[in-house]
Amino acid sequence: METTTYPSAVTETQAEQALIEISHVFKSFGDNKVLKDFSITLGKEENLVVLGKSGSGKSVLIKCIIGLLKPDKGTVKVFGDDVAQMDHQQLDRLRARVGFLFQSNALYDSMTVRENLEFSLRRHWLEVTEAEVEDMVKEALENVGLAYTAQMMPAELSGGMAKRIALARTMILKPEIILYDEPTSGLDPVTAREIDELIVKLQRKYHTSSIIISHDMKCVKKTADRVALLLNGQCYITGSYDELESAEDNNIKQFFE
Ligand SMILES: Nc1ncnc2c1ncn2[C@@H]1O[C@H](COP(=O)(O)OP(=O)(O)OP(=O)(O)O)[C@@H](O)[C@H]1O
Repeated sequence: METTTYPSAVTETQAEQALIEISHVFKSFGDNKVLKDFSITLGKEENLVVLGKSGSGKSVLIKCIIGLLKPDKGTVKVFGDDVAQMDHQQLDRLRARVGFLFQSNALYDSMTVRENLEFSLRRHWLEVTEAEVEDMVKEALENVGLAYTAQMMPAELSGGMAKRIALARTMILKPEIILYDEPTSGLDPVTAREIDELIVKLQRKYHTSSIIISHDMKCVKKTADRVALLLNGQCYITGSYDELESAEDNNIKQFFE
């Protein structure tokens, strides 16, 4: 199947400076062929949303990007390097440059908010001094408007607060790319819109690029420079939100109804 590409909000220069290049990736689990010749690129400072039905392979795709899964065929290049060829050290370095915001937030319950942020920092930045840690934790918490929560435990946070703290923990490493797995799922509509705003605000402030997996069309509309539709294991189409929203093709329409 040919991938149709609408002109998008992303400039040619951005596309040329691809930070992630996924080329002809195949991935199966036994007889379950999940990705079947999937290709896409992520440009510099681009927010790319991947839309797809439940079980279509969005998480598998994200795992291939951070080296948790290896494609059976095809390549995933991040910053120009093939992830499947990386050793443990290289993968560790990659994961400091590519932040991942888990759907579950994955905060450590037994640590305070501050300790959660410090842990992430010290794991990747071994040379960092106490004073630098202090400044970075402060900046990260201020970025998400939650400086006052430093001594709180994750159990004391609301769902929206926990999501912000998880985002602060991801951002503290100043990743060049952030992968968001359903960033607004389980949140009330008002909080979900606040998270959308925060994603866009932090992306502009730190010039990050993102791949966002989401079913929440308000989140998609707010955050996406470009939307890619994962269908039958392939990138069925890419385009801006408005282009896809006005498409007549039923495969696309079903996501916008
Ligand atoms: N480690 C694994 N072993 C076997 N099958 C797997 C594995 N990981 C994923 N799959 C299968 O791959 C398919 C795609 O799963 P994936 O989690 O990527 O879907 P998804 O698009 O992220 O769905 P959702 O929106 O529900 O999270 C599913 O059929 C799933 O069962």
